[in-house]
Amino acid sequence: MKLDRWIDHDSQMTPIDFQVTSVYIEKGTRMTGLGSALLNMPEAARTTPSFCLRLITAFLLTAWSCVGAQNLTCDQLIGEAFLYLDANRPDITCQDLHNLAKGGVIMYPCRMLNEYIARKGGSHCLGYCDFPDLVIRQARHVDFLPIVYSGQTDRLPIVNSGCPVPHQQCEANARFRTLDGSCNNLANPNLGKSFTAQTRIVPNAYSDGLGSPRSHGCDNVPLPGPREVSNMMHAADTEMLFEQHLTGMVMQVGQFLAHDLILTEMFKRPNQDPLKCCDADISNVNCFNIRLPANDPFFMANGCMPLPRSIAENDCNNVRQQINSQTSYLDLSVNYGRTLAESNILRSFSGGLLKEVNGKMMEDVRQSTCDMKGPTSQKIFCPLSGDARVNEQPGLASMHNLWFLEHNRIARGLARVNPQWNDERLFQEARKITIAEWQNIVYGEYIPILLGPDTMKKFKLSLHDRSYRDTYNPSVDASIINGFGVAVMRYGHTLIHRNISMVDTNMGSMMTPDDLSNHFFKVGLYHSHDDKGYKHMLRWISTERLPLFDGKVEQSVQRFLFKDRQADSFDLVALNIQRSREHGVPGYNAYRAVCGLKIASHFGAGPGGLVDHDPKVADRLSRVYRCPGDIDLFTGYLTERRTRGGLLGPLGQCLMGMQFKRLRDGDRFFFERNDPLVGFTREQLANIKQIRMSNIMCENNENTVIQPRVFFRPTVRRGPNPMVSCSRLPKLNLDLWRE
Ligand code: HEM
Ligand SMILES: [Ca+2]
Repeated sequence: MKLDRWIDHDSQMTPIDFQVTSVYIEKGTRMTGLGSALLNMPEAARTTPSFCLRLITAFLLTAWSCVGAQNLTCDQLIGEAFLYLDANRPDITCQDLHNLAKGGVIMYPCRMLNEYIARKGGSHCLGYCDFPDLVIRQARHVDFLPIVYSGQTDRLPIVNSGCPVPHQQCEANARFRTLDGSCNNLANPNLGKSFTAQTRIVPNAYSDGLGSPRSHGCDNVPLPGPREVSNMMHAADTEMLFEQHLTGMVMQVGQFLAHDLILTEMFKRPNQDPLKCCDADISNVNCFNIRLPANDPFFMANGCMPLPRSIAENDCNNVRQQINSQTSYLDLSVNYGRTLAESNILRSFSGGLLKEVNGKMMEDVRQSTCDMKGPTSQKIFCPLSGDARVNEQPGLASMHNLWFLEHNRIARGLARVNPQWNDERLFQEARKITIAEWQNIVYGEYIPILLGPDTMKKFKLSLHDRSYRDTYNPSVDASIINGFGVAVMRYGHTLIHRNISMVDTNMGSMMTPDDLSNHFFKVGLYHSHDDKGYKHMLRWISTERLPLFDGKVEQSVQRFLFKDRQADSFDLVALNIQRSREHGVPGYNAYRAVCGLKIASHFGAGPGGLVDHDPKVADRLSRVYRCPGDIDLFTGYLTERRTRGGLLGPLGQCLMGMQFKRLRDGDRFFFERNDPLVGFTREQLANIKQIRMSNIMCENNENTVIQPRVFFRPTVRRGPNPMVSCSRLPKLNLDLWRE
C-alpha cells in the first residue's frame, strides 16, 4: 500500500504534536522492516491513518527536529526513513529501538537520516510505505522492551461544543468490551476511550480562557500558594486519628478504583525522561512549579516544587483539554491494559490467563518502574500491570495482584467447565465476569460508604438486590469530568496511613509498622515472605483502622511523598491544588452552583456563607483565601461537614453521585444490564451479586477467616460483622456458565 493512505493530510503535524509514552515490543525479535514494529500498536493503528503516521514518526522522533531544518514534509521524511531503514538496516533489532528509546543513542536515527537525506539532496520524496506484516498479531511468551510511540490522541472536543468528532467503525454485535473502551457508545465510539479528552461540566477558569493556569482570585489578587493552603487546611495532627468502623480497604480500593477511571500523564522530555522543572527545564512552557513559602515548617524556604503540566490538547475552540489515558469505564483496564496492545503484553495466550510468575503479576523487564531494594531475600522484580502506577506503593501493587489472581482463577474454572472454549473465549468470559464482580463491589459495597443511603437513593444508584436493573442510556457520556479527576476522586488522600504493615493468616501481626514513605516505588514488601508479602499486606489493610476522613493528610504524603535519597520530596496536597489550577478547574463555588447548592459570599458559617463547613474550618479558610469564590475545589469540598450516613459533604455527594451515575448509565456493558448480547443470564447475575470483596480475598489471598464486609472492621462474634470462616461465604458458581 502506498504511503499516502497512511497520512492524515489534514493534520499539520509538528514535533510538538507528538507526546510520547511507552509501548512495548518483543525482546529478541528480529525486526524485519518497521512493519513488525507495529506488532504491538494500539488497536486504532489498524484503522486510523494518523495513528500509523504517528508511530512511524515516533520511531524517528528525534529525526523530526533535525530534518525540520531541511524543510522536508511529513511524507518525504517517512518515505525516506522507510526506504533507508529497509535498504540499509533490514534487521534493525529491538535493542536498537531500546537504545533509541532510552536516549542512549538518541542521535542514531537522526544522524542516519541526515546522512541519507543529504546523499539524496535533501528533498527527494518517494512516497513509499510498505507494511508487509501490518497485522496486529498476538504477542506470545516474550519479554518486552519499551520503545516510544506517540500517545497523541484523536482530537476530541468537549462534548456539545459543536466540534466534529472523528469516528471509527464499530462492531455493533460484539459481545465483549474493547480493551481501549472504544465502541462502548456506538453512536459516539470515542466516549470513555483511553487517550481522549476529559470533559467539563463547568466552563474552564483558565486565566486567559484558553490554557493558562487559573492564577488570580477576587479583586484580581493572586491565589494563595498551594503549599500555604496545604499547611493551613490539610496538615494532619501529630497523633493519627481514625474512623471508628472502617478499614484501610476504603483507601486501597479507592486508589485502585481511581486508577481504573483516570490517568493524566505529564509532559516529558523528548527522550521520555521527566521534565526537570525546578532545574534544567525551569523555563519550559510546560512547567508550572509550586513556589514554597518563606516560613514552611518542613520544606526549604522559598524553595521550588516541580510540577510538569498534564498532557493536553487544544480542542477546536482552541481551549486546552487534558487527556485521560485510562479508559473511563469501570472495566479493570488498570489490570488488563488500556489498549489491545497493552493487554496482549499481559496475556499468556493460553487458557485465557494473564501471565503469572509465582502467583504474581508478570515481570516488567524495564525494571525502571520500581526500586527493587527491600527487606527480602526473594528474587524480586517490578510487576507489570495494566496501569503504570502499579508500583507506586506496595498496597496498591497488592490490590492489583488480588484482581489479577481473580481473573486467572475464573479463567481456570471456566476452562474446567467448558474445555471446548479456546484461549480468546476464556480470556474474554473471565474478564467479563471479573469486571462484573468489580462493578458489583463498587456500586454495591463501596460507593454507599462514601455517599450514604440518601444520596444513593437520590441518584438512584443502588443496585437491584439480585436481578436486572437496566439503566443504560446511550446519550450519557461516561468520560471523566475534569474536576472529578483533579479534586473529587482525590478524597482518598485524606485516608492514607502513616505506616504500612502485615498480618498473617491467623491475623497476627508480622512486622513493626514501618513508615509508608520508605516504600514508594519499592517492591520489597510485596515480594517478601516467600512470595506472599502482598497477601499479608492486604490482610493488614483489611483489618487496620482507616485514617479519619477529615481533609487532613498524613505527613507520609504531605511532606514525604516520593522522598528520594537526596531527601527531596513532594506535598501531595499542594500537587492536587496546583494541578486543578493548571487544568483550569474553577473554584468551590462554581461547582456548588452546578449542584444547585448555595454559593458562599462570605466566610461566616451562617446564611450566605460557608453553610456546610464548621465555623472553625471556615475561619481557617478565611485566613488563607481572600474570597470564598477563590477556594480551590479540593480544599473546599474535602473540608465540608460530612452528611448523614456518608463520608462526603454535600458537594462531594453531588459530584461523586453525578460521576458514578454517568459511569453506570453510560456503560453499555454494565453488568446489571438485561441485554441478551452483553448481559448475563438471570442466574449468573444473581450469583455475581452475592460476591463481595471478602469473597475475592478468601478465594485469592489464603485467608482462612475474614469479616464478610471488609470495608468495615471486624466486630465481636455476636456483632454485625464478625470474623467467619471463608468456607461460610457464598461462592461464584461457574457451572452456571457451562455450555
Ligand atoms: C499511598 C497512597 C497514594 C499516593 C502515594 C498517591 C499519590 C498520588 C500522586 C503523586 C498523584 C499525582 C499528583 C499530581 O501530580 O497531580 C495522585 C493522583 C491521584 N490520586 Fe492519589 N495517591 C494515593 C492514594 C489515592 C487514593 C486512596 C485515591 C482515591 C481514593 C487517589 C486518587 C487519586 C486521583 C483520582 C488522582 C488523579 C489521577 C490522574 O488523573 O492521573 N489516590 N495520587
Ligand atoms: Ca477503566
